[in-house]
Amino acid sequence: FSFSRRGTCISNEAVALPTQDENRGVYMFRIDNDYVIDATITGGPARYINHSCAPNCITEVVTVEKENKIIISSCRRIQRGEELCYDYKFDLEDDQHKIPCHCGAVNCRKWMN
Ligand SMILES: C[S@@+](CC[C@H](N)C(=O)[O-])C[C@H]1O[C@@H](n2cnc3c(N)ncnc32)[C@H](O)[C@@H]1O
Repeated sequence: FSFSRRGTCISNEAVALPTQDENRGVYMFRIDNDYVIDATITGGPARYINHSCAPNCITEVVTVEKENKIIISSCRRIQRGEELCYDYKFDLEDDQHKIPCHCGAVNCRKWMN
């Protein structure tokens, strides 16, 4: 069992999809430079977890018997009915490629990237 911190969600920009006016859902998660898990067609309910600038969950990638797995765990107490969210940690982009963030957190960075 090996464990290391890696993994981020993949932004629309990273897959050359929409602009900020056309923010279509992307269901990909980058494990590392060479490996992406694509949940566009199928996957568990976790693929619907949204980004937040004040997340209540964190993601980690672990390798179990040579297979990469994404682990999502809470990083603070979560109230009943509260939406689960984590920080997608998108790479920063210049102004014309920004994706607006709608997480609604008090400390929202206003952009997802
Ligand atoms: C993994 S999907 C999350 C589920 C998606 N919201 C849905 O309804 O199917 C990721 C996509 O959701 C949208 N999204 C997630 N968090 C967001 C946020 N805080 N602000 C704006 N769009 C967000 C973006 O389009 C992103 O590419």
